[in-house]
Amino acid sequence: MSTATTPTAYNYKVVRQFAVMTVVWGIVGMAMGVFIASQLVWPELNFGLPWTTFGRLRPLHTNAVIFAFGGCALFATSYYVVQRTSQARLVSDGLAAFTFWGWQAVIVLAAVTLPMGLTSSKEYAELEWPIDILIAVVWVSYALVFFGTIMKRKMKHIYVGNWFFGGFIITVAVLHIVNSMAIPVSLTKSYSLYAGATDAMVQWWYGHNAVGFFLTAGFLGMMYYFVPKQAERPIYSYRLSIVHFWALIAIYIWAGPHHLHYTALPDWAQSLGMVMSLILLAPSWGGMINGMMTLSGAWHKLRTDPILRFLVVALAFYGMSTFEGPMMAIKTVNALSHYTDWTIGHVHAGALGWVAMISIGSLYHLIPKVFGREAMYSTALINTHFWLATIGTVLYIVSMWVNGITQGLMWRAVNVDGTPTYSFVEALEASHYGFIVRAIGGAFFLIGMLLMAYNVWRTVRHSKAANLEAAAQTA
Ligand code: HEM
Ligand code: HEM
Ligand SMILES: [Cu+2]
Repeated sequence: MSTATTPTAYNYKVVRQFAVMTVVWGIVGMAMGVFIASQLVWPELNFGLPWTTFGRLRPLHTNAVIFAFGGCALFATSYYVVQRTSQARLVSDGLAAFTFWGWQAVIVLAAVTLPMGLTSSKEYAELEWPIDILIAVVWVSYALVFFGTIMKRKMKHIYVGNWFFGGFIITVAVLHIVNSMAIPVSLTKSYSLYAGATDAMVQWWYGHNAVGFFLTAGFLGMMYYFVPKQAERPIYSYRLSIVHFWALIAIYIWAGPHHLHYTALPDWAQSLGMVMSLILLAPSWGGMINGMMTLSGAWHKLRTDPILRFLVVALAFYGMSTFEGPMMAIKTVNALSHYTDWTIGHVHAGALGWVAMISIGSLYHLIPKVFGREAMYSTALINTHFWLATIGTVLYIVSMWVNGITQGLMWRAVNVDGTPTYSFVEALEASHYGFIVRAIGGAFFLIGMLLMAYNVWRTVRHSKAANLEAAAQTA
C-alpha cells in the first residue's frame, strides 16, 4: 500500500502544489508590478490598447500578488502547520485538492477578466459575481478542511499559529460574502447592494480588514510557527501570543474608516477609525516583539542563516508599517498623505517587507521538508535573494516617501490670492525620479524571486516518490 494513503501520513501533496504556485504567482504578480511601475515612468508602455493600460493592469497586479501569491502562501503554510501541530492528516484529501484547483481557477479567471475591463469597481474585490461565488465555495471548503483537521487533532492543545490561521479564514469568509453582495444584471455585470456612503463604508470595512486578516493575521500564523522553528527556540511568551491574538482581532475590525477621512462618512465614524488605529499599534508591536524576542540567545544564527534573516527582517518591516499606519490614520497627517505615493510606499512596506519576506522565509524552510530533501540546494543563493529583497524594498519605500511628501506639499501650496501654486502636472513631473527608483527597487525584488525559483527547482528536481512518502510520515 502506498504511504500516500496511509492514515498516519500527512497530506503534503497539496502543500507542495500550493508552495510551488506561490513562487510562480509571486513572479507573475511582481513582474506585473514592475511593468505597471515602468508604465508610470514610460507611458508609451500602455501600448494604446485597452487591455494593456495601467488602469486595467493595476488591479491585475494587486489581485495576483495578494490573492494568488499571498493566498497560495497562506494555503501552503496553513495546511502544513495545521497538520504538524495537530499530528493529524488533513481531514479530506478530496476537499483539499478542490481548494487547490478551485483557487487556481479563480486566479486564471481574474487574469482573463480584469484586462477585459470586467470589474465590480470595488478595490481588492474587483472580480465579478460568478467568480465571487466560486471564491465563497472554495473558501468554505478551506474552512472545512482546516477546522476539520483541528477537530481530529491528537493533542488537547491548539497551537497559537492555528488561532491566527483560523481567525483569518473565518473573518475573510465574512468580509468577502458581505462586501460582495450585489444584484447581477448579466453574467459579467452587477451592482452593489449598498449605496452612497454606506457602500463606501462596507467597501473599506472589507478593504481594511482584508489587510488586517488576509495580509496580517494569516501571515502572523506563519510567523508563530516558522520563526520558533527556524530559530530552534520556543516562542518568547505564549501568554503574550494569546493577548496579541484577541487584542488584534478585537481592534482591527473598527479601524476601516481611516480610509475615508474627510469624506461624506459621518465625522464620529472617522474619529472612531482614527482612535482605533492608534490603539492598534499596541497589539501589532506586541506581536512583533514576541517574534523578535524569540531570537534571544539565537541572534548569532542570523550571521549564518539567511532564512532566519528573511523572517526577522519581515518582522522589522511589520513593526515599521504598523507604526506608519497609525500615524497616517491621524486626520491631520492623512490630510497630507492621502492620494499621494506615501500610501503606496506604506502598502509596499507591508506587502514586500512583511508579507512577501515572511512567506519567502517560511517557504525556504518548508520546501525541502515537504519534498523530502535535506535543505535548499543553495544557501548562497538564499543569501543573495535576501539582499536583493531587502535593498529592493528599501528603494521602493524611500522613493515613495520622497514622492508622497513632495506631492502632498505641492498640492496644498497656495499663492496669496488662494490659487494653487503648482498644477497637477508639475507635481507629476516632480515624481518622475521617484518612479524610476521604485521601478528599479521592484526589479531587484523580482530578480530575487527568479533566483528563488531556480533554487527551488534545483532542490526538488531529484525528489523521488520514495522521498516524498518518507517526508510525509507523521512519526
Ligand atoms: C516587484 C514588486 C512590486 C512592484 C514593483 C509593485 C508595484 C506597484 C505599483 C506600480 C502599484 C501602483 C501604484 C500607483 O497606483 O501609483 C502597486 C500597487 C499595489 N501593490 Fe504592488 N508592487 C510590487 C509587489 C507587491 C506585493 C508583493 C504586494 C502584496 C503582497 C503588492 C500590493 C499592492 C497593492 C495592495 C497595491 C495598491 C495600493 C493602493 O491602492 O493604495 N505589491 N504596486
Ligand atoms: C496598525 C496597523 C496599520 C494601520 C493603522 C494602517 C493604517 C493605514 C492608513 C491610515 C492608510 C491610508 C488610508 C488612506 O489615506 O487612504 C493605509 C493604507 C493601506 N494600508 Fe495600512 N495600516 C496598517 C498596517 C498595514 C499593513 C501591515 C499592511 C500590509 C500588509 C497595510 C496595507 C495597506 C494598504 C494595502 C493600504 C492602501 C489601501 C488603499 O488601496 O487605499 N497596512 N493603512
Ligand atoms: Cu486600513
